[in-house]
Amino acid sequence: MPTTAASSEATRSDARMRVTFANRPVPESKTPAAECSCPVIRSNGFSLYYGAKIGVKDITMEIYPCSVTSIIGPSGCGKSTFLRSINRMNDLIPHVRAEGLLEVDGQNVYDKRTNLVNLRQQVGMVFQKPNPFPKSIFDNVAYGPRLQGVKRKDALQHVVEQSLKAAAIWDEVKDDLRKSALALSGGQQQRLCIARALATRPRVLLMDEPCSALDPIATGRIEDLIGQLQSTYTIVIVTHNMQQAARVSERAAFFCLGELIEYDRTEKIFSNPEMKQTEDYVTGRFG
Ligand SMILES: Nc1ncnc2c1ncn2[C@@H]1O[C@H](COP(=O)(O)OP(=O)(O)OP(=O)(O)O)[C@@H](O)[C@H]1O
Repeated sequence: MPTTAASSEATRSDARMRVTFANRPVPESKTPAAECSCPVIRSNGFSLYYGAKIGVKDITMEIYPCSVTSIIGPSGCGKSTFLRSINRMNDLIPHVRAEGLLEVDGQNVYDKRTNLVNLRQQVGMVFQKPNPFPKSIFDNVAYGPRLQGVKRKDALQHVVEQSLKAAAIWDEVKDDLRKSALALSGGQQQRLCIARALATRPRVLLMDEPCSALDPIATGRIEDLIGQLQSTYTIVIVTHNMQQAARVSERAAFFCLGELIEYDRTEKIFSNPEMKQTEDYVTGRFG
């Protein structure tokens, strides 16, 4: 049934009621003029196939520095596939094939010469379930810098402290750095995993439903942390939680059936989307 202007407006009002925005000012760098600066991530006609099956199809979008971009959409629409394409985590799956262009800082991620270790240090990732190594807190965070060749004890100590501070967990663990990371709570483990990702000084931080295994208090701490990190890092977050997308991201991309349907300011996506599919999703009519 076609949507009338009145019903469409009513639906939009519903959307406004369902998703409230954090009352935080839009930083200077998020103004449209600033968005003319070079994107950190640029995808142009990018597709990824699992054998004959499409993961994502013909994705064209640009993600700007020092911002949070959320990827939303129904289950199986390709959110994780696109996120994991950015640092080639999908390479671990047999018969994966990429087409089109996907660049990070002007470098073609799928170029044959791409060094995957360097790429993953530049593009860090945090997963749904916290996955610390069965090592001490210190060794978890020092892992990446050691791989990068940092050997001096004072240098390692410095980077571990800075990373734990940046991940807002230093005060809780500073007297216990030799304790096993597995002894931390789930929320602390997730912040430790963020510290581990930050320790290699990445440009981009990918987060795949980073709060889905956490309680509301731990979730709030991760969301606060995302707010603090966005002034330094380019963050892309996959979330099923639309309130969360509204709270943490300036821009939101709505995916459906492997395609990018709409990409805009988060506020616009939730309050006045261009596409009916987006509107149906954000108002809870499907998905
Ligand atoms: N390893 C795989 N092998 C084959 N097909 C896969 C694989 N991983 C994902 N797919 C398919 O690719 C499509 C996109 O999946 P993806 O996991 O990216 O979706 P999603 O939006 O992240 O889903 P969810 O919200 O449920 O996590 C789906 O059709 C899925 O079945």
